[in-house]
Amino acid sequence: MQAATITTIPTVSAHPRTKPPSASFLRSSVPCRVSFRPAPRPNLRATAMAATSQQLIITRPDDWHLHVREGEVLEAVLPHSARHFGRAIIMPNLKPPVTTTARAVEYREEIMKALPSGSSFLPLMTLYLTDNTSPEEIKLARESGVVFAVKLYPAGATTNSQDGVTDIFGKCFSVLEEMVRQDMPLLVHGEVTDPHVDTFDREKVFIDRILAPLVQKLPQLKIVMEHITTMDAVNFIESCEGGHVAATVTPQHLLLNRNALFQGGLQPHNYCLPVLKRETHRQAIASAVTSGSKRYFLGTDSAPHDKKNKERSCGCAGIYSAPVALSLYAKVFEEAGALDKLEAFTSFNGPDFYGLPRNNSKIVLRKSAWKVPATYRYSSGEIVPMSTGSTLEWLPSDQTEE
Ligand SMILES: NC(=O)N[C@@H](CC(=O)O)C(=O)O
Repeated sequence: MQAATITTIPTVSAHPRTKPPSASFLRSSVPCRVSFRPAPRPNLRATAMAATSQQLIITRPDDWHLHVREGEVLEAVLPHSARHFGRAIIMPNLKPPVTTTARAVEYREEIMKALPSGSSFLPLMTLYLTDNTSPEEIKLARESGVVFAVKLYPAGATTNSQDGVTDIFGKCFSVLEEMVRQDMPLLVHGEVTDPHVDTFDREKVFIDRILAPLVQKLPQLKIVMEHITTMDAVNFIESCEGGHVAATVTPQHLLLNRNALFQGGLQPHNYCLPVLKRETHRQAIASAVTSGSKRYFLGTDSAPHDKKNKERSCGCAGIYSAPVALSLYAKVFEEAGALDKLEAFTSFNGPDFYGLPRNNSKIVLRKSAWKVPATYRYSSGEIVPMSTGSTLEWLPSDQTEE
């Protein structure tokens, strides 16, 4: 059934940062629709708390930065992403990492097998760049038709990055040149690992030392700066001309600042890399993303770790956001008075940058409170999601509407 295109929306939040809907939204020139009619029962495994009749119908989103791991964790987390997203760029930082096309093809098969029956979710595979990756491997990756990008982890920057790159200009330049020829995007974990650089400055220093020179040397290389965390990153992305440089943004870097790491005690479930930054940076990222710029798109960096590995001494970095990400992104856009720009961020800018078609199906986000489970259990443990135990609005439904 076709939902009516509505030319006004009700007040959807009493949050002090809420602005009235923008004039362009009132002209309803964008395909994102808000409608008013009785909401059917949500089929997400969540507790519906209060149904209202407001809903958003948007083109099915993709996740342009996702960790799904392997084995039983893969089986536990994949359905959460497959329920909401059409496709996802799958991160290659396994143990051992996915460094070859042959391994990426195998890993893709494992993911396809773990999908719930009937799911049309598509994993878009990536290669893990090392000092030893060859230009030939990039050709193989392109020919495979299943590898869509190459991931740069500076060695030692984050989870399972010990095999990453030690000298991008010295050791990887011929590979990067081949990537330009193959139109293969480079996905960048943008942090230096120099122990003399303050943890909170690692992104800015990476931009100055690596990213800006890289863009100068290879202006035709498509680059996605992943999970940006600073206004320095926003300024850099805005400064790049030619449409070859873009950024993904996570829900945590849009909603949390570094206080969230210490509120009421150490909060390991808010620890990810790059680490959360101060409030001014969060605000800069939120304004950039909700401005409607095409340079930013959805990448959750949903990174599941077992609860016991997050809560031990020397707990690991990574926030599990797959089940809550869409609700949280909608909250960010709603609070900015920019719900009309949500769909481009979630569903258009990513495929347009990668040169892939946009999804055909739709997803419904209902303005309906739902309680995030405290943990998601699986056979040998449990995973604590972002916003654990809290109540969120904008309940996504996998029901599609045409
Ligand atoms: N984001 C994280 O803190 N962790 C990610 C790796 C990464 O993307 O940096 C992980 O794989 O756990």
